Amino acid sequence: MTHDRRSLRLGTRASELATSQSGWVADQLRALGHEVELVLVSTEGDRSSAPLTQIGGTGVFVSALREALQEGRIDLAVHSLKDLPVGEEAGLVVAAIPEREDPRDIVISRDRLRLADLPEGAVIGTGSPRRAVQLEAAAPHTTVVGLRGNVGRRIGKVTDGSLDAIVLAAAGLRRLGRIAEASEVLEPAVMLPAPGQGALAVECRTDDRETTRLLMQLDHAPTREAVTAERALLGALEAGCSAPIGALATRHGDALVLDAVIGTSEGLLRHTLRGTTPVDLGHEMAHHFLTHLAPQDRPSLLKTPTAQHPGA
Ligand SMILES: NCc1[nH]cc(CCC(=O)O)c1CC(=O)O
Repeated sequence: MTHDRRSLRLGTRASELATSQSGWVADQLRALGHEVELVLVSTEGDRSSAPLTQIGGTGVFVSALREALQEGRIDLAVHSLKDLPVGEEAGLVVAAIPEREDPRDIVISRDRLRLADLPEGAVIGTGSPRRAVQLEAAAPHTTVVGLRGNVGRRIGKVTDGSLDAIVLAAAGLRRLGRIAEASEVLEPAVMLPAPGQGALAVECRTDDRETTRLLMQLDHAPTREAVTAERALLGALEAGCSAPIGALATRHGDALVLDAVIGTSEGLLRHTLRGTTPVDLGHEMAHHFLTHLAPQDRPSLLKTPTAQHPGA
């Protein structure tokens, strides 16, 4: 056990969602007896309002925090796991994946209408190709348009009447204390979440053994197992940031069950697999998709140097 009381510098983006996540991790560490100081780090994703698919995917939220870690300006960083590119980052380790929040997506709509009750031609905003393709299948009578910005701004588009509905992660809304504004929870049968949705990743320098050891106390094994399977699928597909892929792993007794969906030019391809080893399960799912995808759908999955991240 650590006996000295270091003050840990926790790097966070300034957004309300980021500070709520970072604040939660800071509280967990304080409960273990450590001093924690929040250090604000600004990222390209926060400064620009261009579509994420144009500025390099959700990884833009991550790179500035990683730089601050590598330069020793902070000791740990908290990321939304779904925004973290698949693959190892030199010199850094995800020392903790705490227990996952609700992984599902929710709808916020005018008059609290459910998706099925929205009128013909209703306009739903989302910047996520994954949400768009699943909405097309679940609510074919609606129209999906692009949308970005922080959670508050997105909700404002419904409140001010410029959109009929939006889709958001339940986890983010809960962390902001605004879950009561949801008009419908989308079950995984209707809308599979992004790989890793609802989970946090707490990262530190590999050579900082003390911080690594102390962060490991926040790790939640069942969450790590599930998100490992989901992200192995993404990694094996070398999914580009515009790849519309949803995945959710859940444990059923001895078996880990992976549900996944991919949007193709002919509609959704959805599959369920059971296994025991998370990485193998993700890879098997990738193999299934690759053997069932039409040739014209495969190029959209190819990784590009700047865009190797899942969309929201
Ligand atoms: N892409 C943005 C993003 N990244 C993480 C969350 C919150 C949910 C989570 O922690 O997985 C959100 C907002 C959203 O998708 O509604």
